[in-house]
Amino acid sequence: MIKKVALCTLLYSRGYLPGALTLAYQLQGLLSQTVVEDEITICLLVARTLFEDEFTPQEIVLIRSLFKEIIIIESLEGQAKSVENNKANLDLLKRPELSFTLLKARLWELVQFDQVLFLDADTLPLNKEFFKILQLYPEQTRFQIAAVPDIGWPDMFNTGVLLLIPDLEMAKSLQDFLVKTVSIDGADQGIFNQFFNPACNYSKEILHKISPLMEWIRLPFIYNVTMPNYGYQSSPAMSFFQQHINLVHFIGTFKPWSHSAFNHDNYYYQLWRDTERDLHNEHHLSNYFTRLQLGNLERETDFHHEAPCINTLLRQNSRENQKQVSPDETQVGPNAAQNIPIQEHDQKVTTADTQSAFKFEWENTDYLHHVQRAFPDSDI
Ligand SMILES: O=c1ccn([C@@H]2O[C@H](COP(=O)(O)OP(=O)(O)O[C@H]3O[C@H](CO)[C@@H](O)[C@H](O)[C@H]3O)[C@@H](O)[C@H]2O)c(=O)[nH]1
Ligand SMILES: [Mn+2]
Repeated sequence: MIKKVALCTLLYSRGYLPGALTLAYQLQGLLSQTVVEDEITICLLVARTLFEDEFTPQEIVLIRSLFKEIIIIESLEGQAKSVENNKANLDLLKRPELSFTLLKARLWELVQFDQVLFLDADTLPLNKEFFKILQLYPEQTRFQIAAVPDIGWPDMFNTGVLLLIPDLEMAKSLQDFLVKTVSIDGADQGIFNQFFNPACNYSKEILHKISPLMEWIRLPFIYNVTMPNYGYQSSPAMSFFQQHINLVHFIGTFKPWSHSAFNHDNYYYQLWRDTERDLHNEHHLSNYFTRLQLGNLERETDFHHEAPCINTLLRQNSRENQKQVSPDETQVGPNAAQNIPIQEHDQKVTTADTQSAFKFEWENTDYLHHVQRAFPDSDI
């Protein structure tokens, strides 16, 4: 039977946009080289406030060209309380920005798909063998989550690569659970382990009310090789298994797109940057986007001589113009069961002012015209 599979990532802050775009670009490329039995949809789960208030129309056009479905998500019920309860543990991790990863609990609401493969925005699948992950557990049930052991505590799983079966009852149980429970790490990884993984679950009677069948299916490490991990990378296992690694995951504060990552001359960081460069080149966007460094506005200071025009463009294209952009979207929120497609509107929102902001080779041309040429398949 052909399954409907969503390949999903999550975005709730613009700083991770380079990751999400590069991931989607890489997935598109790998899918084009392989025959996958399942019907695959590359999806972006994006927080409503981020999508509606922060992205420029240009960024939205780019997102739409790389993701087949944009699924706008609302905060979870009781989310503010969970974030507050989890604050102390998240402080231990020194990653306050991760509190909203709890939004991954919305993945179980995607019942229009038979299966969801979730990938963090900081992951990079490396080859078409990666898609074998979809065939590993054909009998997976809604009570099971498939994931790779976490290198920091291998009796727990890492939540950067997750295979799950969407189900509204499970979504509700998980969301109720996370409001009532303090997460081990203050974020999704802790709480998902507490929910699915018997090793973390000292109150089994609570979970057994949901189902005694709750289970973590342990996936091979080659589907989520986390780095940096110098201990492991320098180990003989790394060279032994290197040819078989199907996905790398850049955990921690320094991402391949962040400034300081430039100091990591690790092969995989370089590979990520090469992939991002290919994305820009293939879409004829390098002049504009390498300077903009999508989602990473602080880097504009690096391009002092050209940044001001980008700044102007961004300012001019910000809030009011974005209101005119209404992309294909499926809502996931309190009414997840009735997914409401929102009507598409004309997205030609450039104004005389915004055009004049371009100082590159496109000086006298219409930006969206370029983007349309760059993405002939996109239906802008
Ligand atoms: O400001 C942010 C931070 C995170 N994300 C999204 O959430 C994911 C998780 O954050 P990330 O920085 O990738 O976390 P990791 O460094 O990978 O940390 C670990 O711990 C996190 C919290 O439990 C888990 O979500 C991760 O899967 C796990 O690998 C990202 O990839 C993005 O998809 C955002 O959109 N904006
Ligand atoms: Mn991650």
